[in-house]
Amino acid sequence: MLTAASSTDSALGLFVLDEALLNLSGNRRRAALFACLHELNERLNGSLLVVTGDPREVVPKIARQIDAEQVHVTADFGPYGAQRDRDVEQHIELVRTGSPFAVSPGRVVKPDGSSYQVFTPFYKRWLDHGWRAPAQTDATTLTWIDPDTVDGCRRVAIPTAEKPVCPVGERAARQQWAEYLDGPIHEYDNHRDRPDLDATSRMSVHLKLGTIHPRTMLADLDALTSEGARAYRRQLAWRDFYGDVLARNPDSARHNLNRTYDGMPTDEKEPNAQEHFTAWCEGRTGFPIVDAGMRQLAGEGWMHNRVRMIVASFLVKDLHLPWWWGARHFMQHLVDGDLPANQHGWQWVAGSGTDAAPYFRVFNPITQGQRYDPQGDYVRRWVPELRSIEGKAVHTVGERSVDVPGYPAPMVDHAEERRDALARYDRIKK
Ligand SMILES: Cc1cc2nc3c(=O)[nH]c(=O)nc-3n(C[C@H](O)[C@H](O)[C@H](O)COP(=O)(O)OP(=O)(O)OC[C@H]3O[C@@H](n4cnc5c(N)ncnc54)[C@H](O)[C@@H]3O)c2cc1C
Repeated sequence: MLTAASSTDSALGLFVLDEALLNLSGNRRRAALFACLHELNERLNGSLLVVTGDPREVVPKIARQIDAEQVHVTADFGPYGAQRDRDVEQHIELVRTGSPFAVSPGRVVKPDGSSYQVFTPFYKRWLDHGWRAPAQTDATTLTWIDPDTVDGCRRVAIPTAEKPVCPVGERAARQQWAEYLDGPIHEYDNHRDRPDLDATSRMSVHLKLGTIHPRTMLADLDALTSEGARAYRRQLAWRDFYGDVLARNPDSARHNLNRTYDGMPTDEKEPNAQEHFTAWCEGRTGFPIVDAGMRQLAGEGWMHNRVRMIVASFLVKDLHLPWWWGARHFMQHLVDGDLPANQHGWQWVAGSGTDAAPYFRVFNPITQGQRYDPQGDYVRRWVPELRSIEGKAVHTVGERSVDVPGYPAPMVDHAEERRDALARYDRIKK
């Protein structure tokens, strides 16, 4: 907005509902987006023009309609968005300012100009690079053209979907962040891996929706010196890291970043593949922490990071199904579903991604549950069938062959599947 305001007084606020993206989003994320658009329109006094269609056609057409010389956008580094913007640019000058990241992809580079392949050196350089202060803008930064005065633009009403599963919008983002800064952040380093404590910020939803910028958050973190705040800043760097990796390797949204893994045998063609996948999706694997996570995803459209890793490992290394099956399911159901973080979160677990997370690190769902949900509270919250089992014994019902009415026996033998996973890994190593 500031860049636009430096060359013009008035602008048209335009949002294109693009089916290509909406179809991939799932009901939860769509509902959240629509709620944010309603809030934005209200803050602009009803001046947000919302249309449907292909942005490649719609944006230049509307720009011509109002004799606009430029279209201002935030740079999109995703495979689809980057190409879309290049196409739009064939017809009208497109001015990209900033990005959804603290430090835009391509800026954190080694002294020789090449990019980082692993997180820790990226993180050190990211800290040295630093970031600009957040932009100070509001609805009055520009004078908004009344969309009803624009001929032939086929304005549509902002859809009203189901109520979002969590509070969304700029106000909600600011309030949630302020409350988090007010206390929980200082324990982040100690509690961030504990799904039972629900001690993380859940800011991923707002970051995804663009209702808060990471630079706003980093500026607030600068004022804090606790270990918790430091650890939190590091997590924001993961977000930038994956944005950088995906921008440099657009194919890694759909394919293994490390193409050696293309040779990894999976069970996707086995007769029971679909049945296994459905049991995983529905939280009926017989492994309590996995089932709790998958049911949290179904219930809240969100899942704790530690549990995302556990359920992902289970799908890839216990059920031997392709990571992209799980990634697609996550993108359909997560309100914070975000291509770089999701695809590379999955590839991190699968071992085919950037980081030094080797394939042979196979998460044991029982010991992970005992360690990170030590009293079993998280499992009992999400798996009602197990509520009668007290304490951490809830994690070992399968191991101890405890018969719990309505709850399945473990669908696989973890020790056996671990050996199988390692044998498959040996085959691609050769
Ligand atoms: C298999 C898998 C899939 C994932 N899919 C997504 C996704 O679709 N969208 C998404 O935003 N995150 C994803 N993550 C990363 C992480 O799980 C979430 O960002 C985090 O759980 C969001 O909760 P929070 O806001 O409470 O996180 P907090 O712990 O409070 O962290 C603060 C912020 O740091 C960033 N962050 C933290 N951890 C990571 C990480 N490992 N990678 C990238 N950014 C991180 C997020 O923006 C997060 O909001 C995925 C991780 C895995 C293992």
